[in-house]
This record gives sequence, structure tokens and C-alpha cells, in this order.
Amino acid sequence: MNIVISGGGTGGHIYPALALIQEIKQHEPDSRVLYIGTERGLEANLVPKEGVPFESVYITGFKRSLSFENVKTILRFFKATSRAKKLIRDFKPDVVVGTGGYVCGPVVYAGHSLGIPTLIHEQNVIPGLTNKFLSRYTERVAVTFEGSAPHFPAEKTVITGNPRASEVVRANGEAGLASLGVPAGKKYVLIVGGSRGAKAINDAVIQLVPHLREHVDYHIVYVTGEVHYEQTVKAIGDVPPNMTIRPFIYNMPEVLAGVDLIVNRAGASFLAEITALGLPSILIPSPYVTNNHQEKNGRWLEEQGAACVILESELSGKTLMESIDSILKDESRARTMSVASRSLGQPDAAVLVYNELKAIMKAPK
Ligand SMILES: CC(=O)N[C@H]1[C@@H](OP(=O)(O)OP(=O)(O)OC[C@H]2O[C@@H](n3ccc(=O)[nH]c3=O)[C@H](O)[C@@H]2O)O[C@H](CO)[C@@H](O)[C@@H]1O
Repeated sequence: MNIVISGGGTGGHIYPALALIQEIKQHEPDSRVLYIGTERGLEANLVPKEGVPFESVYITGFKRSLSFENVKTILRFFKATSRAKKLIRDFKPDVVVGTGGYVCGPVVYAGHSLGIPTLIHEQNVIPGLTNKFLSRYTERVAVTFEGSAPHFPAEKTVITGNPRASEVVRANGEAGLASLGVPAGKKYVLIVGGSRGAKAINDAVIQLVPHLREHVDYHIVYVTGEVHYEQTVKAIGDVPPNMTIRPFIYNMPEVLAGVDLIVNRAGASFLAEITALGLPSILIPSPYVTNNHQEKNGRWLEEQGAACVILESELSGKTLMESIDSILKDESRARTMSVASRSLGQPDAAVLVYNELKAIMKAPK
């Protein structure tokens, strides 16, 4: 299978695409892949690192309010579509796939205009603007949650889960912990603020650090986000021995597979990974996202008993520490949360999306 794939902006859109590429390569090692993203998105760094050929188009996102910028965006859309068409014509893929973020707009639309079967993947319950637009043209819409199906045309929508869930269940947790050089035989808590880091979480962690030395029974793996790293490390000063700090973790599936608890935003790809592994979680939804969709994601896990939600307005070093303690010091609670979390996971997601790609390649147009 030869595939052009696009997904961009943040890790939540890029990693499902990379996980799907892995799945395709497992079934068809000779398949060829071209990733199309933007130079400004995280994909320009992450995709070449994975050894996947990468090309870019120039495009910006739509503003939800009336703005002259939107006129410019329409012009950029046409220019980017024409460049994507050239890239696609040269590459000759069997399918074109989009995993969200505005860069998928011109790429998937170009694939459709050239008569190539297309599929889009939606990670969130509430879909993004680009996927809503593209769903008119694509052959398939693969969604993670049943709850997003009503937003798309019923005849082409399938519930598959998020391919990244399949990647994490295959990962080796011991190797993940070893790669960080953390001491053996502890409980491990991963604190991370989505793919770009979150200032509010970093501020709470800075407040929590002076009290961490009293909690020697567990070890904290803390990811600040690339842009916040230097400032946060400076604010923390003397790092306690039971804490390991990184700006970003490239082998996140392995690390996730090794930890006992995660503190995070409530981005959809992370939630797919957490539930596939059956991890208990403390979720601090970002209030800065469209339709407050992260709180909806987080509350859904909380209602099922899998997570504990702390709103940014309630967050402090103290509330965070109390919440971590209340789960790690109560084994039966941690176990109950873990069982609830696992019951929501969809570890076979990648193969389900792969099967849909095979189906649209065969179907007569
Ligand atoms: C602010 C914003 O718009 N956030 C959106 C973005 O979040 P964001 O990009 O933060 O996405 P998620 O939290 O869903 O996923 C992050 C992904 O990056 C990976 N990772 C993260 C940190 C790290 O150090 N290493 C690493 O590999 C995670 O394993 C995961 O696969 O996309 C998600 C999926 O559409 C949405 O639900 C979020 O609301």
C-alpha cells in the first residue's frame, strides 16, 4: 500500500499518523509513505526523526471569528492544494489519509480531487473544523469515540479508536524506565502537559517540588514541554533525587508502559494511550481549546471511574500532591481506576483503521 498521510500542528494529530504508518509497515513492509505537513508544526521535527519522508505545504488555520485573515487563509488553501496535488501526482499513492490539524485540509482535498480514495481520522469527541469540512469529500471517517459519530455522515463513519493505542500496548515499560535512568523498584508518576507542555501544570509542579523530598516512596518523571524547559528547571533549582526532568520524551509509549500513574492535560491521543494501558490518571483539562473539548474528554473518563479531574482554577502544588497521594497510597483505589481505564481502551485501533484503508482501496468509485 502506498500512502500519503497528513496530520499536524500538535502531537495529538501527528502520533496517530505515525502509529498507523507502523501498522501498515507490519502488514506490508514494502509499502511507501509520504508525510505532508507544515514547516511550522511539530511534525517538521517529529516525522523526519522517525525516518518517514516529509514534504511541506504552507497553510494557516481558520479563525472562528470574522477576520480578514480568513480571506488570506482561503488563498493559501488554494495554493497549498495545488502544491499537494503536485506532490501526490508524483508519489502516486493508493490512499490519502488525514489525522487532523488544518494542514490536512489541502492535502486530503487534493487527494480527493485527483480521484484517490481518502480517509480521515478524528481523535476527539467534538471534531475539529478541518475534519468536519473534509468529511463531505472523504470515503471514510474513522472516529475514536462513538460520541463523535453524529457529527459526520453516518454512511461513511466507522468507530476504530486511535491507532496510537495499539502502539503503546506493544511497548516495553522496563526499557522505557531504563532509558530515563530512574532508580529501580519504585512507583512511578509521569507528569506531562500534553505534547507542548502546560504552564499551569508547570507552576503547580514548581510549588510541589519542595515537599517532594518527603515522598521518597515514589519517583516523578516530569516533562515540561520544550519551550518551558529552561525556565522551569531554573525555577525548580535543586532537583530532588526522586524526580527526573525532561523537555520532551520521544519514546513516550515505552515510558507510559512503565509508569503507575499519569498527571496530564486531557488531549485525546494521550487518553487513548492511557486507557489502552489501563493507567489511572489525574487530568487537568486545557481551558484554551475549542468547545472546551478537553474537559469533556476528561469528565468522560472521570464518570467511568478511570480518572480524577482537577480544573485549572482548582490547581495548586497542594491539590496536585494530595491527589497523587490519594491514589498511590490507596492500592485498591488505584486498582479500581486501572480496571475502569482499561475497559475504555481500544488496543486494536490501528488494525481497524488499516482494514478500512484496504476496503476503500478496493471499493469501486
Ligand atoms: C491545546 C490543544 O489544542 N490540544 C489538542 C492537541 O493536544 P496534544 O497535541 O497535546 O495531544 P494529546 O495530549 O492528545 O497527545 C499528545 C501526543 O504526544 C505524545 N507525546 C507527548 C509528550 C511527550 O513528551 N512525548 C510524546 O510523545 C503523546 O504520547 C501523545 O501521543 O491534540 C489533541 C488530539 O487531537 C486534542 O485532544 C487536544 O485538545
